[in-house]
Amino acid sequence: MKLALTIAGSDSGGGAGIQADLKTYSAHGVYGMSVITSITAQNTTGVLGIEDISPEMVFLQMKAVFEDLYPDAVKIGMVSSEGIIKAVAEGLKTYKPDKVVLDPVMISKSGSHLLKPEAMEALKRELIPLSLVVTPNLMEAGALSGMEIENKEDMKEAARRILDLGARTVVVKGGHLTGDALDVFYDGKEFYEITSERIDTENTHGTGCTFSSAIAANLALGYDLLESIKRAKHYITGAIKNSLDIGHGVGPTNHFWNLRIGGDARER
Ligand SMILES: Nc1ncnc2c1ncn2[C@@H]1O[C@H](COP(=O)(O)OP(=O)(O)O)[C@@H](O)[C@H]1O
Ligand SMILES: Cc1ncc(COP(=O)(O)OP(=O)(O)O)c(N)n1
Repeated sequence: MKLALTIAGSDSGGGAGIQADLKTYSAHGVYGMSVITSITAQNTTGVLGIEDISPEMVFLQMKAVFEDLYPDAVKIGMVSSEGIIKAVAEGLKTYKPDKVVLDPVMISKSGSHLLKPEAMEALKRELIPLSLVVTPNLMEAGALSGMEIENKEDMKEAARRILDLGARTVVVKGGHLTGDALDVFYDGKEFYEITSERIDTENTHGTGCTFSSAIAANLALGYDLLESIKRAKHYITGAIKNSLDIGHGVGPTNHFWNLRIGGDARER
């Protein structure tokens, strides 16, 4: 059995954060574990409140996981404060996982700050250099690189600048552009354009979380990074195509779409 860890915030509505990550891990047949950094009271319409876990407790969760159930891959999502970021960095330096996917979560689709603006520099300084791959969306890539991104060439320039921050590799996600859903992967040598059709749906809550945890799941399964990104793209495309029209706002991705057991159950 392969093991994967998510270090992220809890979304009570189950669409993003820890809940999306653990569903993604299960859908890949990977044993999922969690280090919870914050609790959000959240649903498909937005974020009602946020309460951070203490940095000491974040580190203790990492200790509990790494000293007993060492993960094959790690995904990092919402880390809202400098204290939490430093605790996660300390955990990574102590336990040295080599497959770390960093989704630099900043603002939810509903507009809530999941990263305190004053913690941005700590995120760049402490976590980017410890990650195998960073997966910003357009807004996050713009904030990290200090430029506006409007097209594919801008995505590539932002990717170059994010590598200059110390990232080993980066995927700039084009989910918020128009046209095909194009993501750009840059490994410092070559650019790879990873594309799918754009799916016409309002229900895209948790897309970034699902994509980054699918990369981590595939890394845990032993695929190389490029193959893991391609497989994650396939997974997120199916999860959006079959996304769920539940709740009163932006519905979540669907993690049952390619599960044999889920398919069988629906057919019975
Ligand atoms: N409407 C869509 N159709 C197809 N793929 C999409 C769509 N929206 C987002 N994606 C894909 O989902 C993944 C997550 O991207 P994005 O939604 O930009 O992340 P975030 O949730 O961090 O803003 C990327 O692979 C992106 O290309
Ligand atoms: C607890 C928590 N973590 C991360 C996010 C952001 O997730 P994302 O996949 O980018 O989805 P949207 O918020 O953009 O729908 C979150 N909302 N909550």
